[in-house]
Amino acid sequence: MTGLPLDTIKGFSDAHPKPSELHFQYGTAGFRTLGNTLDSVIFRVGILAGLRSKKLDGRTIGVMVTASHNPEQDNGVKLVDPRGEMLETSWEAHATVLANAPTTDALLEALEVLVASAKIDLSKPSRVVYARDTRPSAPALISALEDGFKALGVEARDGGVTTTPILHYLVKAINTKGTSESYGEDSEDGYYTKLSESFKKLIAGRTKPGPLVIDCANGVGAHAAAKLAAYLGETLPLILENTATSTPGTLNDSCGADYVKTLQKLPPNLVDTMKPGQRACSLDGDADRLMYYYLDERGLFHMLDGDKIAALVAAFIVELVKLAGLDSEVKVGVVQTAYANGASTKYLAERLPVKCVPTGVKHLHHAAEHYNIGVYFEANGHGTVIFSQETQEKLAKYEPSTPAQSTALNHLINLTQLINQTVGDALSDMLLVEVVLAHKSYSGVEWNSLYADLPNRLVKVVVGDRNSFKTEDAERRLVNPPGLQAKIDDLVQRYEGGRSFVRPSGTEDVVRVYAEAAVKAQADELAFRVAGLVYDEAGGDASKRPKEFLP
Ligand SMILES: CC(=O)N[C@H]1[C@@H](OP(=O)(O)O)O[C@H](CO)[C@@H](O)[C@@H]1O
Ligand SMILES: [Mg+2]
Repeated sequence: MTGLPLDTIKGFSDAHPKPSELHFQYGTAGFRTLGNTLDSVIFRVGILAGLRSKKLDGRTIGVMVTASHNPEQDNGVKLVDPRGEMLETSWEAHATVLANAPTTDALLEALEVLVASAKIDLSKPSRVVYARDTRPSAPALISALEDGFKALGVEARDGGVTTTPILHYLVKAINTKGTSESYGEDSEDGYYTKLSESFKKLIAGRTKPGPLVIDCANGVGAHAAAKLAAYLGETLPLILENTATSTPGTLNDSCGADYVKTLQKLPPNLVDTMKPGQRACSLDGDADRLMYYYLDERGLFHMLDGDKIAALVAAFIVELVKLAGLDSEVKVGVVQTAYANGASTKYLAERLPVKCVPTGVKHLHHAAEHYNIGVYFEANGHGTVIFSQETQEKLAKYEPSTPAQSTALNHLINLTQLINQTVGDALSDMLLVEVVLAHKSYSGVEWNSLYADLPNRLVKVVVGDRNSFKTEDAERRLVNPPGLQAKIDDLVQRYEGGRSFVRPSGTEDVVRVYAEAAVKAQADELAFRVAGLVYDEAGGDASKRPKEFLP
């Protein structure tokens, strides 16, 4: 016996039975599936978050209920560790085990095993802060979560309806309160004040930017952007679009960052609002991804994705470090995944170290921690910049020898405040982009011309068992099924500027095929040919082979 309040947990658990036919998995995005199937999972996550806090001596853990850019009927839940980072990997497996215990008794047994094996001292306090996005399924799920807290006796703080990055901010702010590493006031007001004050300092004396259109994906970003606009006042005029957060069926529907990135076009309802030269951006459903775009003089759409943001921001930071006279001491590096456009990798690698890691924020974040200043972005617009603690201390102590060095140093210090270093944050990243554009006097045109994207195509293939696909070299090469990589290599070398890779998705039951080539039609052709190879290898029913998958 471990001392768990078994009777209390049992009482609550019986009200949150696990659907017998379903299997749940804590993946790269936490648990994520249809919202109306998640009641038992979320209840159990409430208990798990409490145990994680006890394990970490009562430090506050975050729980975010969201399904990000997924359709409105989906929902999900993610845990946030005390420094505002994703849950430690070894606990992902504990989450999966608890979520799949078939009965209350099996759950109690799994909890006892976890407490014993992870050596959790149940006498420690447990503290959790939780929040949710605007999905209609959220209130019911939140009450299941709160039952989990009650079952274990967790001290829980309700962060309300807010963005994922604000929840990460709160977790870190709570855990660093009163220390030398204080991350800011542990409130939404503290977050908006920190961002807006540092933004105002960074753009002081620059030409005032024209208004920026924000497509809020009809999600929680609409609330957050409206609040931010009030803190920013005249410094950055924001025009908010897609803010219908209480109209059923609108969330992420024909709008938002994922729509723009996937279809590489304007959300239809912005077509009439956007004028030539207008700069705009899209958030996703929980405001942790950002896509920029603009219309050129002829009214043509140009997308500025996560790779373009990384290029803009990394080059700017490298320049500031140099101007501050710190280039021999502070090393800046970039982390990308295989989905980064080849042209962005080339542009960045000519200027600073670039590392490629497997898909998923935790891989990017951890790799970025190896640099003094690590810039990471996924092509889909999720990313941030992290300054090591040592670097932040160095910046605070450094004595510049010229006024120019002093100015650059102050900009760097203000950037450490502007950037939400815990996780990708669409609003913080948006302000960061605006700062760089203001400093460089860039419009979308100059930014876009840093490099020209290689045409590319992403295709999904439904296969019998995606787990039979195994990769190496940061997911850029297949080791299983045997022989398939050699066939892909053979195809790729027939295309000018060709690059293609295949990997199983971590969030959907599909295999993804990515291809690039010098010309768009060739990128499409290469993607569909590789998809055809994948289908023939593992797809099953030949009559269902999609016809666009070329032979
Ligand atoms: C090609 C692509 O965009 N993949 C996304 C997607 O992962 P998959 O493992 O490819 O399903 O969702 C992840 C979580 O949001 C995100 O980190 C990642 O970039
Ligand atoms: Mg998201």
